[in-house]
Amino acid sequence: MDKLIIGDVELDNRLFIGTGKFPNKKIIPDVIKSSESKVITMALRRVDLKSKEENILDYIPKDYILLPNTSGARNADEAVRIARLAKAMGCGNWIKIEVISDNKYLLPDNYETIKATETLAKEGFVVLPYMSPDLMAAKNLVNAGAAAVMPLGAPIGTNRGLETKELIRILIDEINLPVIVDAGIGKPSHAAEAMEIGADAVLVNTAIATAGDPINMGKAFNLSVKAGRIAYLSKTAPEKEFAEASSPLTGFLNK
Ligand SMILES: CC(=O)[C@@H](O)[C@H](O)COP(=O)(O)O
Repeated sequence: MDKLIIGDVELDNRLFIGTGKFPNKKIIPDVIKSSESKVITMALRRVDLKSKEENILDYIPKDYILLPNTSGARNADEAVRIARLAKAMGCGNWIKIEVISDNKYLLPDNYETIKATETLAKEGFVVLPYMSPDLMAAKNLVNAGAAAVMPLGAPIGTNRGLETKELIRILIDEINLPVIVDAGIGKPSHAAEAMEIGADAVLVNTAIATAGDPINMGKAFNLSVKAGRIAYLSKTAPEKEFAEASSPLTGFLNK
């Protein structure tokens, strides 16, 4: 499989997974294995190195890329503070910026996200900003030093799939950075759809964590992301308005 390059890291798997909402944390290592994901995101507020109680980091094997996210940040300053804290705690220099001040739809604040991206990219972070799929905002994120853009497919946790498909398609066409579809992906077929239109990767949490069998669902998402990528690279056949016989009738009609 062709590699995805983010920052100076080459990834051979294009499924990123989250660690929230699992019925119990003990199955997380098995989900990481079945999904073959190499990039694992977790909310920094769920990491407490001083606590004697179990810590989400205890369930993420050491040789994976941690993608701490700034979930809970309501503006750029809070996101920057959380990112610096994550780095100081030894979570590496990758950061997923999530700035959300709307509790009903959990939509990202693109303006504050761009500000946080600029500050953190200058400090050497590999910044992956979660965003509403808007072309101008994406261009500003490129200029701010983002390492990828993460447009939402649908609001977080809704499992509704690629509601923003046409807007994401514009980013794929116009933005010269990896496009990672994040949030709202509810089924493996949604993930395959994102990959078929040329997304570079997808991030899935709720659909795996709240499935009846999260371990097998991780496997299903892994397969669908791979299938979607192969389909994209194979150039999907064009859609047609009218029917076209699969076996040409020319010879038959001439007799
Ligand atoms: C875990 C995480 O980063 C989420 O905020 C993310 O956006 C995933 O969304 P879903 O839970 O809808 O997959």
